[in-house]
Amino acid sequence: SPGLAAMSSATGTVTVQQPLNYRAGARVQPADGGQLEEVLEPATGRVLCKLPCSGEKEVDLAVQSAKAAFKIWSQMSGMERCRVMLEAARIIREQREEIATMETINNGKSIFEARVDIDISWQCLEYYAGLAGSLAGEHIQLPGGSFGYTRREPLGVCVGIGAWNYPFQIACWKSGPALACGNAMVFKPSPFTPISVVRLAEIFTEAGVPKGLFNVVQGGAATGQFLCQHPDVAKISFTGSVPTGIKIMEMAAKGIKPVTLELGGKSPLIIFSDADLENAVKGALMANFLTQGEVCCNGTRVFVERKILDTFTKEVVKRTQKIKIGDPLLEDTRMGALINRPHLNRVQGFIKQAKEQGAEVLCGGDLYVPDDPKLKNGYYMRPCVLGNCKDDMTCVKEEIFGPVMAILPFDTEEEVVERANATKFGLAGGVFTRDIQKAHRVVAALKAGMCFINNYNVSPVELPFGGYKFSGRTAGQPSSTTHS
Ligand SMILES: NC(=O)c1ccc[n+]([C@@H]2O[C@H](COP(=O)([O-])OP(=O)(O)OC[C@H]3O[C@@H](n4cnc5c(N)ncnc54)[C@H](O)[C@@H]3O)[C@@H](O)[C@H]2O)c1
Ligand SMILES: C[N+](C)(C)CCCC=O
Repeated sequence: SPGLAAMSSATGTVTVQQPLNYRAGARVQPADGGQLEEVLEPATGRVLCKLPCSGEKEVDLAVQSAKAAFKIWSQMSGMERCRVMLEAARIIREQREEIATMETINNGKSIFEARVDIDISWQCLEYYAGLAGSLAGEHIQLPGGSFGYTRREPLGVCVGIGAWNYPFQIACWKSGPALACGNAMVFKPSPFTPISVVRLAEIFTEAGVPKGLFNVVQGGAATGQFLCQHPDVAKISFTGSVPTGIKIMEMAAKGIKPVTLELGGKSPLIIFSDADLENAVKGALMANFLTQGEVCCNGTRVFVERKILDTFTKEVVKRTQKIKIGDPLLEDTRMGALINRPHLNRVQGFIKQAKEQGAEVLCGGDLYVPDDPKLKNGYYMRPCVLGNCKDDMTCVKEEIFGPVMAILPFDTEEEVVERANATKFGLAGGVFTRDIQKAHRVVAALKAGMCFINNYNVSPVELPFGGYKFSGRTAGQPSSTTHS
């Protein structure tokens, strides 16, 4: 598409012309609304386009479009759905570079990472396509030769609401399982990152889903509320912050709608003194600085056994200072720009408060101004490591959602497990040790949805992804652990 071709350009050159709503198999301008949001390129601070936010009428048109397509899609066999979804996965794979470029331009993360995001996206569609053909009910034998049976029935129109840190991937994580089970979807991305998900909608149409099966409405809180409150919506799947998650759950409760919440975190990463130090340092960087630290499951409370505190800290600081910051479309960039100025200011505010509360900035935390003149108005900062942290400091208790690691010493296993769990969140956790029994014992004791042993942020699509407590676990969902 012409929009996509324009996206294959360099940082600082793109503008988006095409409509970003998608309904009944085509890009459309919203039927109502009208409030305009500026969509930015974080790397330069340029305006990519002005986004019209959808009102109640447009939301209703999208839901009606999904309802009509649901009638066709829900009658198809699982194998038929599987074929279409595999074709969508194939097209994403084929267009990986263009989609990753689009994601980098709109989100600010490095192209190196965006490519991985797109790979996880097509893998997600492939995985759920594979399940579609084997979804089956049960046959139950009753007395006297009678029998009963259960059917797996799709819910209908599902709503997906996404955050801005993994725009394309979140849309695939939500649409993959929904479509495989025979549902239709209306998706609303974050108004900060509205661009790539429309490409996903086009790809679904190209792959052969009925027109209207996957629709996109654009806007912020008001548009999201219209969606959640719509009487024809059967389920809501939300990724975002805890405060918004609470509002979504309240709206879902009023409509007796099932809801899935993927919320924030402040996850512990525990480094025992017997860990492979080189691997543990690498793990701590992976756990804190991907996507400029704007990752829900990051291990931002790094508990280090006191015996190795100095050696570990020195090495982490040295490696953090070497992270290459800059134009996210350059091959060797490893940290791009944060999503926008208010968020960058918020992250800096946490660092200022950390210092006031007694933490020590061991490196970074200041604004970064790249030499390239076109990047001067981008939202860059140097990744930060905080020492001298205490459990009751704000920087240790609250999700910062930026490149800020807090280091906390500990002495015993019992103590660190208790401190790791002393949080309102429970999204993820990690352990680095050479003692395999200790590793499994500790991750079993962590109240967290996903645990990592001797690695971090490795989340293959085959494993469940979700949290405990305020991180928003879906009822009945098992926890997962990856190990290397
Ligand atoms: N657990 C996960 O899988 C996961 C993944 C990514 C991000 N997150 C979390 O997301 C947060 C950052 O994302 P964010 O700043 O976009 O979150 P946010 O809660 O501000 O917004 C998320 C989405 O909700 C919409 N929204 C806002 N108010 C709404 C309302 N009242 N009704 C309906 N929709 C509404 C927004 O427009 C956006 O699309 C962090 O807390 C992060 O941890 C979690
Ligand atoms: C596990 N990943 C791939 C890092 C994605 C996490 C999404 C949360 O913000």
